[in-house]
Amino acid sequence: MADKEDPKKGKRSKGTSKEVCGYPLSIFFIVVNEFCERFSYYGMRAVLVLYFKYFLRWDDDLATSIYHTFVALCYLTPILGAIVADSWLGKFKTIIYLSIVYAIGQVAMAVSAIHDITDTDRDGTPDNMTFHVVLSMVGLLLIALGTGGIKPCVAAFGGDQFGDHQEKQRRTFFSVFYLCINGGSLLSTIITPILRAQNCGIYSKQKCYSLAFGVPAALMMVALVVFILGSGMYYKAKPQGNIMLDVCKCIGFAIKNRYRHRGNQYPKRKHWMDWAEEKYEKLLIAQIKMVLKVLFLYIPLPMFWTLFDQKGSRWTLQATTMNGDFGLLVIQPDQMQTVNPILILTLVPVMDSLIYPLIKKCGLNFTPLKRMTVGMILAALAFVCAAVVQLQIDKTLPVFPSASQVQLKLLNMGNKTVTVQLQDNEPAILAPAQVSDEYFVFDTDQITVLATAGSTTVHRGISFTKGKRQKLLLPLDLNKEWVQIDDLNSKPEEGNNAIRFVNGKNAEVNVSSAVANFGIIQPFHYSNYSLIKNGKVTFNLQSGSESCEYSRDFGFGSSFTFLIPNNLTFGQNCQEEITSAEDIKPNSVHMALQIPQYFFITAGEVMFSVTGLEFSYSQAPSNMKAVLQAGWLFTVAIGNFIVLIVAELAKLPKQWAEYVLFASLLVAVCIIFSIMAYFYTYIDPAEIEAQFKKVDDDDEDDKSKQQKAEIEMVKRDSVSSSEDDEKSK
Ligand SMILES: N[C@@H](Cc1ccccc1)C(=O)N[C@@H](Cc1ccccc1)C(=O)O
Repeated sequence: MADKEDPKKGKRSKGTSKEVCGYPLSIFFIVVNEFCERFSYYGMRAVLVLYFKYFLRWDDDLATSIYHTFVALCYLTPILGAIVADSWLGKFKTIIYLSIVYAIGQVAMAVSAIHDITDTDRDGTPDNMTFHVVLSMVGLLLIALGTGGIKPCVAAFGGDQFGDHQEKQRRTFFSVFYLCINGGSLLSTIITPILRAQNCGIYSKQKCYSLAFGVPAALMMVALVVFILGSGMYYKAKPQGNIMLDVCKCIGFAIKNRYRHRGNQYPKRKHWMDWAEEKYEKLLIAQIKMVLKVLFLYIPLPMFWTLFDQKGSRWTLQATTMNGDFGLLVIQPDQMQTVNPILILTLVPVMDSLIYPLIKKCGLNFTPLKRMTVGMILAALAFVCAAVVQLQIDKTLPVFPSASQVQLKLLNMGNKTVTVQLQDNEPAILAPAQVSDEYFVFDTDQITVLATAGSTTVHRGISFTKGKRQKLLLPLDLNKEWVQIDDLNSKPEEGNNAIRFVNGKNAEVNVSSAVANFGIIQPFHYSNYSLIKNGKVTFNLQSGSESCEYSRDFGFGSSFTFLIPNNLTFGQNCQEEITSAEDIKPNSVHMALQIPQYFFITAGEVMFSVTGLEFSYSQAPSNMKAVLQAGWLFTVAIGNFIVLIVAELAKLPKQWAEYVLFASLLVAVCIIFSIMAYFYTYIDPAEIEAQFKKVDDDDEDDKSKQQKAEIEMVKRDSVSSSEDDEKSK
């Protein structure tokens, strides 16, 4: 197509950019911009909670709530961006200005993560934490404003580049746009955690959060430059005044006017917005009707996002109780989330080039709203899968003591067999350096213990704290102190293994390994727990000049207490001599079992989100495209709030039951949505607008014809009256 300029505006007109394979060339700059921007956003988000926890030293609760508040804010600010774009600056300028704000925010985050800035004593930890907290909060606010503000504009601006003859290409554009989002986010969620794990610093080496934030900052600058480079090729629709204010005033007037004319004597009007006709243009009223129709349809949508956004929270927590060993690859629980963009990159092309055309060939009219309904059903199915997986996991999870119970294991540190009778239980016989296999469970906090070793018999009453798991360490000489130690009362977090050593020897033992240092353990004492990732670990045990090695393979989420026996001989290795107590079994349900739920939620996302993005654009009047995109994103924000509310209110004792509850809620909402969708009639906003403009033009023509006729009549009157005058004379 020829490269035309819009003669009226002196700018490029719609659908006239240079074309490549039927697509406007300007689209290339927009999709590359989106790729870099999403890399920047998801890359920063991937390490944010860890930055809060390990750099700013916030506790888990504070870190999680600030994280969710930030995400919710990112989906509330699109309203602001859309208003600015549609009514004041236009989409192009809004994207440029807010991208600058966004890039400044990312740079602020990167600077806030340089520990050397306030590390005056050079010990590796920042000395003025307030500086880092304030700078990072300012950074996050700017990022939320930037990413949210430009979000509704970029998609709508892309859609604007297509002419009316490029309807099919525009639909494909939204799919490609979605692919770019996921390409960018996939790369960044893999890369930034790797960058974070590096050590960097001027005076002392620490985890490199500044690099993990710095690279997204650089990508945001690239996004901005790429977008500016395309400047000459874009079609830039002009903002049409403060449209949002006009819309609000018009709706307000319609309501007031309807209320004033509420009696039976006033004839009814077709639509309540028609009560604004006395004061407002028919075109504006028609446009508001179009927007309200779509917004009404949006009411049930947040429920989809409520389920969708639990990938990052509940499903990741579920993965922490699973086994991530994929042979060549060991997947960490939070890395399971990358399955989503990977599946998007495969499913979008498959849907577009295979499934949808096949459905069409079968003669079925798979309308956007039908696709969205199917998307919801798939998301509900994903949660049913999650519930089934949870039931499997629950079977393998340890049963921790209730608030009124005590659980107890016995550990014989001596070198004689001990017989122990706990309350009225059968006596337990423990060989030297043996640990009882299972926990004894009591519903009391006072237990009588009768222990016999050789000729020594000791009878003691022992107090316990209810709700705890403990170990009772029986010493070499039963008459000496019996040590009670707390075991873990929950699974170790993030698939780690919690390991500790008990020293049954009469001498100090130093235990170390490449991944954790247990320090010097006093005789008949124990070390703290150390968290160890999965894989093989070799422990080095040293007592005086003697040492030996003990190796062990760890899975995910286990807890072990290793006993250094009293009679340990430090040979070449102590492999056979160390006793281990498996307090919490490693996760046995494989993470691959989460793939079906990821598949269903992602297929649901493709049908729901990709289609919804395009539907929001196609059903919006020309001057409110960005506003409807913002409305779409607002449903995401509401969905996130529902997660917090439902999880707080429902507080179901079983996780699988919560998954089923969410699936049922979505099915109920989906039924309501399908009824609403059934009554929705698709419109072509451009056609409707054109009709009103035509009516206006016709009215204008009629008016001028009438004026001409009136002038003619006046002229004729004056001529005839002068003729009459003449005659009368
Ligand atoms: N599939 C997501 C991207 C993603 C990447 C890595 C982990 C989780 C998710 C996606 O395409 N997001 C889009 C659309 C969207 C989805 C949900 C809420 C708002 C928008 C995006 O624009 O980020």
